[in-house]
Amino acid sequence: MQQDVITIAIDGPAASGKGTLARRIAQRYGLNHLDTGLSYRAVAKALLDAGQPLEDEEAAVAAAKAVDLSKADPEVLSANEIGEAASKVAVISAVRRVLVEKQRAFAQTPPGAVLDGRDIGTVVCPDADVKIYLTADAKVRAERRWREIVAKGGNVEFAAILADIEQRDRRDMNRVDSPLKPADDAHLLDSSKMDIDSAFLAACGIIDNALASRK
Ligand SMILES: Nc1ncnc2c1ncn2[C@@H]1O[C@H](COP(=O)(O)OP(=O)(O)O)[C@@H](O)[C@H]1O
Ligand SMILES: Nc1ccn([C@@H]2O[C@H](COP(=O)(O)OP(=O)(O)O)[C@@H](O)[C@H]2O)c(=O)n1
Repeated sequence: MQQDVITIAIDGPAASGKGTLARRIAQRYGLNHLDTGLSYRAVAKALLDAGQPLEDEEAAVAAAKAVDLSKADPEVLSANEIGEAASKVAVISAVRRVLVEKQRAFAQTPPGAVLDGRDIGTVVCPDADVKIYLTADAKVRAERRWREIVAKGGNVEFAAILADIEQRDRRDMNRVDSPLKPADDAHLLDSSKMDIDSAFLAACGIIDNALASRK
């Protein structure tokens, strides 16, 4: 990694709090932030809007090439069905190649970035200065996501959210290309029993230590 650019990788399963943590870390350390899940969501939404099957590689690659990272709108892309569809287009290697290239270019822009996703520490930025694998018990994650949806006026069963999250985790962990797993040098952080502030403090401890020993 370039010495003048700092890269912090945050990976983990669905609704583990990656985005929340990454945004706060970016603010604290004066870095850019990229939610890489949004790029897979944008590809999935383009196919859904066009009525194309999620397995259509040619259409998915064209949609990936058209993704503008700076224009992916979290409000539009946050729907649960889009997350589910995103994990289906995310198994297509040709789509991943296009998006990973854009994500790497973003990471290399000074002063550096916090990227959150599934393969940041393993594939996108294997030389990241700090890697955190953020996880939490599936029921805890489902409850957080369920509360988020209900708070926005959504009406959905907790059991359906838990089933979606478990199915998506299985798909993400078992795909051939860039499966979700902790990088060998990732710091594991389990936030099952931590509120947002405690998880943030724990992450800052990990980052401060790692940056202090950075040559
Ligand atoms: N440590 C935590 N304790 C309680 N709620 C959390 C915690 N971290 C995140 N959340 C909440 O959980 C939900 C999912 O977090 P988010 O950052 O969107 O996760 P991800 O990016 O991994 O999908 C959000 O509503 C967020 O406010
Ligand atoms: N770096 C990434 C980010 C997301 N994804 C895929 O995109 C889907 C949506 O990611 P997301 O981060 O927006 O999902 P949440 O954890 O926010 O629910 C994931 O389930 C993965 O299949 C990926 O394959 N690689």
